[in-house]
Amino acid sequence: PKKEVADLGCGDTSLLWMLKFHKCLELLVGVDTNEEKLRRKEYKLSPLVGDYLKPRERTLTVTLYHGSAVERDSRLLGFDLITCIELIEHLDSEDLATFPKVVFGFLSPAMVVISTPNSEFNPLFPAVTLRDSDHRFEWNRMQFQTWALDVANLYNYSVEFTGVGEPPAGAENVGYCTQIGIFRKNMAKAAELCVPEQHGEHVYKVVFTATYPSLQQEKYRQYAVVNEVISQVYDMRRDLLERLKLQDDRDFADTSADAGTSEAPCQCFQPVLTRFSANMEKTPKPFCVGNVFYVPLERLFSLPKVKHLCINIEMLKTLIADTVMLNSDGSAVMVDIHDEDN
Ligand SMILES: C[S@@+](CC[C@H](N)C(=O)[O-])C[C@H]1O[C@@H](n2cnc3c(N)ncnc32)[C@H](O)[C@@H]1O
Ligand SMILES: [Mg+2]
Repeated sequence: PKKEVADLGCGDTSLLWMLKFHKCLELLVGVDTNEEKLRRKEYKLSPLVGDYLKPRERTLTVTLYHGSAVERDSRLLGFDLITCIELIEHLDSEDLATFPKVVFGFLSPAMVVISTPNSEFNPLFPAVTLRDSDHRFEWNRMQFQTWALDVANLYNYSVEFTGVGEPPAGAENVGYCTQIGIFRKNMAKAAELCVPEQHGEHVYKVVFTATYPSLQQEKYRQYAVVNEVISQVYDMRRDLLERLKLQDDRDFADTSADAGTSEAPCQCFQPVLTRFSANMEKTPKPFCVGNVFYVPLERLFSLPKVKHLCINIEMLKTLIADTVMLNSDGSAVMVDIHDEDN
């Protein structure tokens, strides 16, 4: 799975904001020459309450750099994906010549996505000049594809062309409003050419950085385990109490029908929790002694969510020991049978 993505010329960071919802990502980087633009919506990239309540599986770091796509910064080396959305047409000819050397030659990501206006679409707009006063050029499909194929050949990538913005009926021949090149590194050859990692070139300035909570961090893993254990224990206890109430009601009905023949209530209950898996059924069942309800750790560990968070029962015990009450040999969680508000 793709883990590290950098968006060059990220502007107000809306692409990064959308990408951060992808659970597989571990590092998201935005770079722009316009620092003010980077700062404008940085708050949207900070973790929210929900990110703490339901931490990600993998840690995600989001960093914004003030810098240029034609400067080399080793912190962006070897990413899985670099995107340049509506960037290249803002580069003057000198920067445009440097751009492939930096992005493909130096940073050398597994994949690059470049979008730029398709000038063939322009006659469909009311005013037929450049789309933005800062554009240095707008290419037709032939110009973009020629440039892209040259770059791909030079740096050992393959390239595929697509776009966004379908032309209206009758004008299909002009192609997409925005043309897109998707470059993929030829991995076999890249491995042969593999250069030792270059270090030390940190020319970009950090403008913003945030790390999202994740289950890889002990603290959040502990929260998640304790939450799951407590809610499961209370569910099991509720099931038991409901069964007891049913039993009571039945006993009461029996008693009134045929006074004196009902059995004495048992002291050790073995609730049948039908919604649990067969695996769980093999583990020791929750039980009650007096007013205390016990759930063996072995049973809790058989819950898929708990198993996913803990390597073994020892780890489960360590993570919950500070927060929940364990019996004397530490083999079961204990709660008061009637302590509803806890
Ligand atoms: C048309 S905007 C696109 C913004 C964003 N990618 C989007 O699609 O909404 C172009 C952006 O590229 C930035 N830019 C221009 N030259 C740059 C360079 N050499 N390096 C990095 N960013 C640059 C501009 O500041 C601007 O934010
Ligand atoms: Mg533009």
